Amino acid sequence: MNINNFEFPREFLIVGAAVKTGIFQALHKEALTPEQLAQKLKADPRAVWVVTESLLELGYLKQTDNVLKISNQANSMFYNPESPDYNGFAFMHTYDLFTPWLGLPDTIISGKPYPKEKKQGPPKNFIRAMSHIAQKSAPNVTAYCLEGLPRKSKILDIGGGPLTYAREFVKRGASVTILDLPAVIDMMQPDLLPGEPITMLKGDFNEGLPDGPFDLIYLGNVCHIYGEKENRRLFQRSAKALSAEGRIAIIDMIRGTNVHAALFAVNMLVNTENGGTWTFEQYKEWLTDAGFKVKPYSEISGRQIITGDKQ
Ligand SMILES: C[S@@+](CC[C@H](N)C(=O)[O-])C[C@H]1O[C@@H](n2cnc3c(N)ncnc32)[C@H](O)[C@@H]1O
Repeated sequence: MNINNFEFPREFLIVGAAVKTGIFQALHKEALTPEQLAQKLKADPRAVWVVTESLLELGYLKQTDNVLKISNQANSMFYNPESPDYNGFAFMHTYDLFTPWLGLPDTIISGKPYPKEKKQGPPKNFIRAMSHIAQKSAPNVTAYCLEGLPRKSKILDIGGGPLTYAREFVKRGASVTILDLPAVIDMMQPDLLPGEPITMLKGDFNEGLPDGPFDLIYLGNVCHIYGEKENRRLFQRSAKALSAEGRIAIIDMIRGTNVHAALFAVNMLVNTENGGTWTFEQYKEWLTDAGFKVKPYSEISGRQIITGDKQ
């Protein structure tokens, strides 16, 4: 993106505010005049008029005789899971992250993340966004991780609450135990279908892991949430919970290999105590110290994967 394009952040913030205040939801259900819309939302008529005028210009709404409707573009983005433009909750998750990012100047001075209690947005947006984002890469990533392991592998998916990877492992004959934080398990457990070979456990991996032995421990985008101490401990506990021929697989952005990994570390800086992105050499050292034989990392469907075998 051209950093001199000042329209872009304005569009992003206008669309986010329209989702948040229910403008799209109301106009998705029925066509309304700006005045009716303001009434329905119990919002200020002038503000609604100004914002809907800009949404019209941007193509998110359409208007016939003073009556507003959601456009095909906005419908595809927010309400049509079959559309390639559908973004699930990823857009709103990024919108929710704006507040901590605006605290970056304070974080640079203090070294502290944005205060948790001031954060915006329900974890629902985050978890649904993760679930949606993973859909494209999950088939190839899970096939890669399972290469050479027994067909009926037992897998521990740490931080796997969004369920996408677990379901792909199951399609390949595995049974999966998911360990995730209690709020996430409470939210996602009702999504489990009867008979799916997936067990969901509430817990904190910093406190311990379920008893194995597992054939594969899968760490999908969790290592960036914590620092060296926690990751080393997690790899050591993983080594203990794996069978003698077991494997660990880490999906994460590898620092030093692309610009996204460097920018994502800033996201972790404003959102976590000691999270960040780590180099391949750091992962290799931490994994080797925990007893794994580490392979060169691979890029599968846009994801970077590091694997280590116990033998
Ligand atoms: C960035 S999401 C990744 C989700 C999924 N594995 C993926 O790759 O799409 C991180 C997940 O780890 C979980 N998580 C974070 N800290 C955790 C902890 N200490 N113990 C267990 N789960 C944790 C979060 O609740 C969330 O589901």
